[in-house]
Amino acid sequence: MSEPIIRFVDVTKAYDDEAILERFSLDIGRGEFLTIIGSSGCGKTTLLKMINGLLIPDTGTVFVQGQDISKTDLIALRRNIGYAIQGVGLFPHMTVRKNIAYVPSLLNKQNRQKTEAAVARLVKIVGLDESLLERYPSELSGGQQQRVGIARSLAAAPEILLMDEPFGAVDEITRRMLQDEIMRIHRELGVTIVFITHDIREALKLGSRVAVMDHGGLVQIDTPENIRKHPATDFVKELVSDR
Ligand SMILES: Nc1ncnc2c1ncn2[C@@H]1O[C@H](COP(=O)(O)OP(=O)(O)OP(=O)(O)O)[C@@H](O)[C@H]1O
Repeated sequence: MSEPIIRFVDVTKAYDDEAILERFSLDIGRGEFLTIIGSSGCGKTTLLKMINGLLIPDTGTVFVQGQDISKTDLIALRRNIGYAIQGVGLFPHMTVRKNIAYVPSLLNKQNRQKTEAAVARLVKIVGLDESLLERYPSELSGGQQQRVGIARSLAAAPEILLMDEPFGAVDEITRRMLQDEIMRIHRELGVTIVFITHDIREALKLGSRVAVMDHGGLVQIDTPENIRKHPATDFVKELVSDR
């Protein structure tokens, strides 16, 4: 694995005395595409939110780019981490253009041209038709909204992209197109992606490594090929059967 860009070291997290993650350790390499799959409620979203400081571990340490994030300015940290979630969370009262331009316009306050160039680039990257730019989110299909959400999460040119079931709510054909798009984005931009999914086919297709979680933590983490060929437990075996 390349040098780790994200490290969990001995992290424990509980809600109301119920431990979700116990002494959890994981290294994610720079430029890796890590997919995470596991039973419902096992702590995938909790894990993701500890990377951008939306949640804080009870004990243990999360490092991002070598820095202990409990000692880092979280605003600066989040500027470098894109976050895309199911349901997208677009601003409903802003056009697509404004939604995508939101972050670049904060970064380039004095330079509108730079923002316009950033929007044009992002629209191209996610494969959105430019004719949609003046529409409002409610006037788009689910797949188009998803693309806008991805464009927005890439807008600050982050080195890390966190994706929490981003393609959960779209039909199978659109989902496949979005999967191809995110693989291309990963290849072309070299961004590190941590991607939660409920779909084992998606996890195996996208991930350079796949992490399988169950209640209590990690069950197996390996390349898709090794997960398929050498499932570590019955849980993993069941998950990959017929795939
Ligand atoms: N703020 C909270 N307070 C109390 N319990 C919580 C809180 N947030 C999450 N939980 C519980 O912690 C567990 C892990 O939640 P989390 O959202 O990380 O799971 P997940 O693996 O992402 O689940 P899913 O696959 O269903 O989205 C769940 O049992 C959930 O009910």
